[in-house]
Amino acid sequence: MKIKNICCIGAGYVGGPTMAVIAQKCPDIKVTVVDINEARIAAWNDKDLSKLPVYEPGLDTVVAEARGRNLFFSTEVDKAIDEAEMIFISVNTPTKTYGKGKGMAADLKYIELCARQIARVAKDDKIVVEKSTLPVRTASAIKNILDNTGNGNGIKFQILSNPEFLAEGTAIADLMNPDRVLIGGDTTAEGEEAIQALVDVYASWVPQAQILTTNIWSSELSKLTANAFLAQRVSSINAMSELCEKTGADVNEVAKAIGMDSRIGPKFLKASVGFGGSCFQKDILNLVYIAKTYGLNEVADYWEQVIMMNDHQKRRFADNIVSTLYNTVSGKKIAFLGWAFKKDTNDTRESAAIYVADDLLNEQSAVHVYDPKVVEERMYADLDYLNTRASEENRKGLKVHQDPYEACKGAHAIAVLTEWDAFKTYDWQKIYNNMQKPAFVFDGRGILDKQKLKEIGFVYYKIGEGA
Ligand SMILES: NC(=O)C1=CN([C@@H]2O[C@H](COP(=O)(O)OP(=O)(O)OC[C@H]3O[C@@H](n4cnc5c(N)ncnc54)[C@H](O)[C@@H]3O)[C@@H](O)[C@H]2O)C=CC1
Ligand SMILES: O=C(O)[C@H]1O[C@H](OP(=O)(O)OP(=O)(O)OC[C@H]2O[C@@H](n3ccc(=O)[nH]c3=O)[C@H](O)[C@@H]2O)[C@H](O)[C@@H](O)[C@@H]1O
Repeated sequence: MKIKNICCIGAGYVGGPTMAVIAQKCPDIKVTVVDINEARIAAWNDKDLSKLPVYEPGLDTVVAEARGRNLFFSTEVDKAIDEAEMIFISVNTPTKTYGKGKGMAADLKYIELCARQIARVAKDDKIVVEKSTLPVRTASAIKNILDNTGNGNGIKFQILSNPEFLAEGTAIADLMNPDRVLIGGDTTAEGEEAIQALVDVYASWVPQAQILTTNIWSSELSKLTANAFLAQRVSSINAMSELCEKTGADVNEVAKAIGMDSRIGPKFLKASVGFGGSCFQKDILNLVYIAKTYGLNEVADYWEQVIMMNDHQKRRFADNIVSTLYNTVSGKKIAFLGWAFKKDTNDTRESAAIYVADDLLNEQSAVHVYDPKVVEERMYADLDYLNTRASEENRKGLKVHQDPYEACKGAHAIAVLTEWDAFKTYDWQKIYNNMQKPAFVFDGRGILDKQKLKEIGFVYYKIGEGA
């Protein structure tokens, strides 16, 4: 079966870039990305490409090429579902904040709403693709809804699992040249036909050897497993960073030494102030919840430690600032360089910066933030979401700057929370001249030139390096 019309429900960080690349690489397929969020769709349609709702290097070029040709962004969800032979579900699957599984399980209400909408609208057979990250065995729930709430006139649905492995900040490069594309489906003849239809879409630019097909449960579980393993590596190196600080070892040297072992490998061994992002924590909590549901308490406890280590890393970074600044930061200005959860993205979900700021505001510090891509309102929304103090208090305690030098002016300390490349090339002498003395830098990403900063006169603390 040759696919001519694709619909994607959810125009977020995954739906937008993923569909833009499919549209660019498959000019014969009409790709319509739909969302109920009108402002988001308007931003995707904005003539000014700097206004796209997702910042990703290279995304603007891809959108410029395909938009209006075979890539469309729309709020007409029913129409797009009706027209498509293949429908991707790429809606959010956050951690539940209420009821059974609160704080652990994935909230599947948006997924279920999509399934019901597809069932209601579909007039012919559809292939439904799970692009969102989902608990293992969700496909059977989706199938159940599709088969039982539809028009009842013999329409057949095939469910595929096609988890997305892109990382933010490198989404376009990851999509253009993926390590693998994973497609899970039923092992029936119809299932295999659906799998082949999706394989053919990706085969337009991904080598066949990198397109992996599996049964549907393996595919669903592989996504949670991949994120758990990646996050575990960060927590492992962060655990060692604390030991390095106590013993005089340097975590970057340790990472290099172990990473040269080909069995361990060099990637994802950068110690940090803690991992953030919308998925690592949510997906591990989901994994923990699933394991508990099956009574696998040791499995659950094992993975939960990854989160506990990460929480500890964020907290100890803030604690270290307070204890180094003579046990009080009350009334002191602390400048944050970075708010995004990693460089090259405007996404702040679960960013370590939010938690460090929250801790410092509890200590009555004045936090002044500069981030090249994150807007002021986002930062306040992130803090308000924690519910630690009133919104007005957050606005009083945290100030946002458009200029990094202004953010650092008069500060007692600077904390580097995101590894934006530009931070490395700042005029650090100028920054030093305008700060309170002693001038402290707490480099939570280990990106600055220690030698140079020390020569200028900074008291420099780097994550994972003993004093
Ligand atoms: N952000 C990332 O880097 C990655 C995310 N994922 C997974 O992909 C999924 C989506 O993540 P993001 O794109 O980051 O989320 P997002 O929150 O940026 O986007 C989701 C979009 O879905 C829309 N939506 C929700 N319900 C809808 C409905 N019934 N009809 C139409 N639109 C609806 C929302 O308005 C929102 O714009 C999640 O399951 C996530 O775990 C997977 C890999 C990478
Ligand atoms: O499911 C998802 O959402 C995605 O989650 C991660 O991607 P992402 O969160 O966008 O970014 P990462 O590069 O994985 O970084 C996650 C966090 O870990 C931190 N990190 C990463 C690597 C490292 O060595 N050290 C470290 O502290 C980053 O700064 C960031 O805060 C995975 O890398 C993707 O494969 C996956 O598709």
